[in-house]
Amino acid sequence: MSWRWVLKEARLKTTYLVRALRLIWEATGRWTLLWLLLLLIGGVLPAALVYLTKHLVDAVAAAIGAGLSWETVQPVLWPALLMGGVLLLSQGLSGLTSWIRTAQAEHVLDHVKDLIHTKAAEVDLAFYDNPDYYDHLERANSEAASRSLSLLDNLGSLLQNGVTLVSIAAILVHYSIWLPLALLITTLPALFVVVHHHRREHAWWTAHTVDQRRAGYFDRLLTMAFFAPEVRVFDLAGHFRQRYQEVRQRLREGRLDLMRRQAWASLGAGLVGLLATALVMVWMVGRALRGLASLGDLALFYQAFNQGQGLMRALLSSAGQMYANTLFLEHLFTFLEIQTGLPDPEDPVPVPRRLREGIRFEKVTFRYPDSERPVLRQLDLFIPAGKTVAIVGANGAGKSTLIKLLCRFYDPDEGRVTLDGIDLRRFRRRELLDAITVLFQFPVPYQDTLARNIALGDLKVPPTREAIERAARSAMVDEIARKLPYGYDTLLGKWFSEEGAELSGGEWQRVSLARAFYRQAPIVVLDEPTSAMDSWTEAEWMDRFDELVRGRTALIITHRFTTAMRADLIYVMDEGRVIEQGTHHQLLALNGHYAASWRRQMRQHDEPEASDLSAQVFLPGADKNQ
Ligand SMILES: Nc1ncnc2c1ncn2[C@@H]1O[C@H](COP(=O)(O)OP(=O)(O)OP(=O)(O)O)[C@@H](O)[C@H]1O
Repeated sequence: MSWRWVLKEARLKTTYLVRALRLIWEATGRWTLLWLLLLLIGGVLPAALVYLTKHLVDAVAAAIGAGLSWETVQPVLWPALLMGGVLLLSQGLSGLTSWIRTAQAEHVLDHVKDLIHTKAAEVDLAFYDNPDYYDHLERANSEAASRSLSLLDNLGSLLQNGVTLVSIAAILVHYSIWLPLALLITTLPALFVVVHHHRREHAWWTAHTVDQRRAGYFDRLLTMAFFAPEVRVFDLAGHFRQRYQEVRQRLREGRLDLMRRQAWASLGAGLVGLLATALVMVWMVGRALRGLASLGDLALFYQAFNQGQGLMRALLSSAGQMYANTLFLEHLFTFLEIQTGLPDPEDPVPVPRRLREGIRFEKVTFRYPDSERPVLRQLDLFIPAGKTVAIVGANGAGKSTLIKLLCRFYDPDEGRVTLDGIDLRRFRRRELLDAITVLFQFPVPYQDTLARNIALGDLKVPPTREAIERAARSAMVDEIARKLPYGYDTLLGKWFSEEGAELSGGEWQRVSLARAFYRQAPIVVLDEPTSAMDSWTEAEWMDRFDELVRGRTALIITHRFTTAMRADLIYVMDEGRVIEQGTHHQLLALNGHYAASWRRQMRQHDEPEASDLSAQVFLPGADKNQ
């Protein structure tokens, strides 16, 4: 630990300290001013008590044996009354302070959470592919708010104890100039213990974030509804409970080991302090015996030195904890500093509100972050404006990845994606996303009313019942609404109310589809829109589909022939490339993968009508070895 390192650390930690204080100020400006005022008042009260004790003891000593009269009682009465007043004030202050502290805690927590939520919602999707991101998030999320507050506490006690200590030192200097110095020296071992412990604790905590997240994961597996059926069917509870306990045991033992070491070190530091108090007390009693100090002096001295030592320890421990808290807050600031790798251009071009030419993938090669294997390889694909294009292909062919590039969640490694010939990188990301509506492969079921589940598709327009119902009809959700007890106002999901209605997988999919159609965007992207629909619903919905996307450009990813065959153009993908393209009839005539897969399903079902095959999965990749 060189001096240069210490100075660098001190500078860095001071920067974080200032940032943390600014954060607290932003969250609780007025409360913090009030809190500071109370701290200062609270700071001088102990010294006032010590001082009044001396007067009271001396007055009582002088009054002993002098009889009971106003003249003899008066000198005792004043310090006694003042002491009562000071004690009352301390009581009042402590109640007021804890009220203000609660207000601060609530505001800081909400403010820090808001910062974390804002950042988490804006980081690139690529961050979610990286476990480091989750570590940062976990560290910021689990500790930031409490650490900010405890930093404030540390600062408060530093300030308050500092004020008290200065006033007590002023009393001690009166007896000897060396006494305040003795206070300082005897508490230095405690400072060492505190700083050392916090450094170890922080290093341990950082090294075990993954274990903490793992424990949280097993906890969720055991307690959340989503996992509950599978956990029961496969009888996984015992297994996950054991794994949870194993992780917790590692964490518990590590923490207890830390605390055991700290307890021993604190004991050593405490012994040094006690020894020092004993020595100075011997010195003071010697003075009293030589007639150089009164009984009141002895009482004052004992209180002052004892309190001074306690204060000094508290002061140093606050400084040590401040250090520890800034170590932890570093994670919050590191998280908040995460920068997007997909910045908006400096001179953005407006996104066309109506496509004239279309969407083009030009020689696109793409690998996911930290992956060597290209998911898309020199892919060329054109989606003409106003047309419906279907993409079919084996699992893992790269179909959903196309959507992620179109939404610019990632940029291609090579090649480009264009709208009407303009590279997506030239648009503002928000504006680009506003022009697209997507039904994802695994859409989110929101625990809210049916109406709001749909209206969440576009929060920029004030929701009207008419628009919601129109979108609902487009996804055949009107039928679902009719069956629900409160129609569109029925709460979906049971997280927050027993009255919440549970929908089937296919019904949830339709609700998500309605949400996608609620947004009036020129580009419609649907990833497996009918995968959970029964064949009757699918057939009926497909009949409405052409009307729904009229004037818009639609991209549908599907495993179903019945959906694909209605598209204006079908692309067949395999291993990140387009291997065939054309209309349904052209592809059948081509007699390639598409046709082979189609024929195979025809044979299996011995059914001439494609519409009866809607539940079948289309897997051209599986035909390769035939
Ligand atoms: N976040 C990711 N990080 C790394 N690899 C990924 C990621 N997401 C997908 N992949 C990989 O990219 C490949 C293509 O995935 P993609 O989801 O695009 O396939 P798909 O054609 O939509 O498949 P499916 O029909 O099963 O939905 C897969 O092999 C998958 O393992």
